[in-house]
Amino acid sequence: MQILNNKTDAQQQLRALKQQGKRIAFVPTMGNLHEGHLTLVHQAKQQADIVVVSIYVNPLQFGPNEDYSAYPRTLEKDSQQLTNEGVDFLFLPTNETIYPRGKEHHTTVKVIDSLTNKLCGASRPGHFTGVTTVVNILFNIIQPNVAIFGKKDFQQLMVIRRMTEDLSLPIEIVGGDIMREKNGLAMSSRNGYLSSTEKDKAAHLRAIIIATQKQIEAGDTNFSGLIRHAKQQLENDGFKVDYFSIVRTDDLEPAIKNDKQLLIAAAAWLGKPRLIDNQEVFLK
Ligand SMILES: Nc1ncnc2c1ncn2[C@@H]1O[C@H](COP(=O)(O)OP(=O)(O)OP(=O)(O)O)[C@@H](O)[C@H]1O
Ligand SMILES: CC(C)(CO)[C@@H](O)C(=O)[O-]
Ligand code: BAL
Repeated sequence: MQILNNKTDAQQQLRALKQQGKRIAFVPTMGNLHEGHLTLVHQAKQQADIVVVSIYVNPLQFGPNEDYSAYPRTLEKDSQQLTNEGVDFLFLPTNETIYPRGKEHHTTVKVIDSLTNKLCGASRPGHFTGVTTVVNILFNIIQPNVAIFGKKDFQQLMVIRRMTEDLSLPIEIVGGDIMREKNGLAMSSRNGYLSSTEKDKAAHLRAIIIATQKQIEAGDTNFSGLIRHAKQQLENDGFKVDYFSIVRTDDLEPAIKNDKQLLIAAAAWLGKPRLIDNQEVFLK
């Protein structure tokens, strides 16, 4: 695996490969890699000749009271895992490479409010603009044919799809399934903030989402009642709920009776970390 530290090097090497007709798949990450990231890498390998992974903890997408400084940085271990997976290139930009004039003085890319102000966007103002800005910069440096994003961050995947469509970026966006621990907890770098007791409890988030899914599949359309019940259960389990929502998969608006393609999405703090998870529900 070759490490790419700077923009010019990355652009030159990858452009040359594209000119030879190679198809490039790109997996952007913030590092502290787990099986969730590695399945995205497997998907990338199936989609292309060359796989590029980036590790960059993007300051622009963190709020002032979030964990930018504490975010786990485990480059050596990550690099070893990616080498074992047969990744071709690891791009490791610095803040100066991404935001040469400083992040406060950088052009931003913002996807419409109706997609970015709700769910995670409501409690993390500016977060998605930070994500779309950095993803755009990374896309312009790497110029991949295809990029893979996890469905764990379902709203992020939708926002990136919309950006790609609205800006006519010639990049295919692929969603990767959520990888889970044995107890159902969605894998996440931030799970490392949990104690082992909290890890057991954290699995309740998934269990409550699944219970809600079963109710909906059984014909319950009292969505506000289901949401109230789920929030109550989470609070009883010691979570501090940010949101628990049942929305439509196409526009993330609250679901109403007769909607067929739904997403149950939730975010809740358990001790230090804010955990997110979701489940798509397709009705006949
Ligand atoms: N459990 C998972 N299954 C599938 N994809 C995942 C999973 N966790 C993260 N991803 C995806 O990996 C990519 C990089 O995510 P990131 O590096 O932020 O990892 P993370 O574990 O989600 O970290 P965080 O704790 O910050 O949420 C994103 O596209 C994200 O959706
Ligand atoms: C897509 C991403 C790498 C942009 O910083 C980040 O939001 C993430 O890890 O999901
Ligand atoms: N996985 C999304 C990155 C973030 O929480 O900032």
